[in-house]
Amino acid sequence: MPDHSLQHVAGADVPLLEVDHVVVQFGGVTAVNEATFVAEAGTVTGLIGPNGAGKTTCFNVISGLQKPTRGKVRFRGRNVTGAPVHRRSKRGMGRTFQRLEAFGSLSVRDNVRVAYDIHRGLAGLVKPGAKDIDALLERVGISAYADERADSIPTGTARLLELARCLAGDPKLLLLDEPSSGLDETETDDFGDLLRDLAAEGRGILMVEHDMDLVMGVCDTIHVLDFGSIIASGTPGDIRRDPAVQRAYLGYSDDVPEHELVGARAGVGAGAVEETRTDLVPVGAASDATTVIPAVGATTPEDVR
Ligand SMILES: Nc1ncnc2c1ncn2[C@@H]1O[C@H](COP(=O)(O)OP(=O)(O)OP(=O)(O)O)[C@@H](O)[C@H]1O
Repeated sequence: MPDHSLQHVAGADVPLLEVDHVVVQFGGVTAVNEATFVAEAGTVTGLIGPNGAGKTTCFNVISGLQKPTRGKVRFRGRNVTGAPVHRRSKRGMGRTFQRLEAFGSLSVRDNVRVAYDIHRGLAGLVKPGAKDIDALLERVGISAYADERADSIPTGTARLLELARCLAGDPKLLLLDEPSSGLDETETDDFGDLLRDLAAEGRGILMVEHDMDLVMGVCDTIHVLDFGSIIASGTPGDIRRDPAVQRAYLGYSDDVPEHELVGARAGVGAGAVEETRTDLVPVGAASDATTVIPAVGATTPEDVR
């Protein structure tokens, strides 16, 4: 069994974010079950798992939208489990959502201006200059859309606008919920480079993401949730090789005969699994390179907001 105890980076006193034995129950459903993991400053951390595994619920607990049934969340060494969203935000936590939150009737530039105002300029103390806003648009790669209405831009661009709005708050921790959906391959590559740059500045990034190429390519550490529990934590290489992860994602494991597992979780024939042996493809997630394996009993839950 892998060790899921809280790990500290050498030299750092406390991790940027600690999720400590968090449990979330919705009536009879245990959405998160004793989840314990950390996200460190200066690194990109992935939180992955099949549909309904509890990723969004975890994000909601971390950002303050969902009170946990048990357990603690510590951010920059302080227990924030009971703190409201705005206090976590003031302390340096920023989040983007699966559902886009920009003001549709405003231009892309004005959306970023409003985000700056909310985060920094409400008291009139700090006003962002046009240069700051344009630099941010440039940084996330959406300058060409600066004067477009936010409701007229492509979905992938709108996700990058969400990221720009989040960065306007200069967060120490970025929580990104499926940030690459809607991006094409080149945009996804550029986005991965941007994540690495943001981490190199010392920010921590925790991302829920279904694009396994992106996750495996940019994450320093990956935590895998399945049925609410963390079943593996480690580097991309560790995660790829982990038999429990292979079982959760693919319905097979190298150390267990395929015929015992394939039908149990994935509900597909061994031939289809054979095509995906070397790649992790989340159940229910589309990929043009591999067979999509539907999860037995998978749900498409609404975010808790
Ligand atoms: N408000 C709620 N009431 C009851 N059950 C819920 C609620 N929110 C989530 N759940 C259940 O909790 C479990 C975890 O859901 P969650 O949305 O966190 O998973 P997820 O990993 O984010 O899934 P996806 O990848 O599909 O977004 C699911 O079984 C879901 O049906």
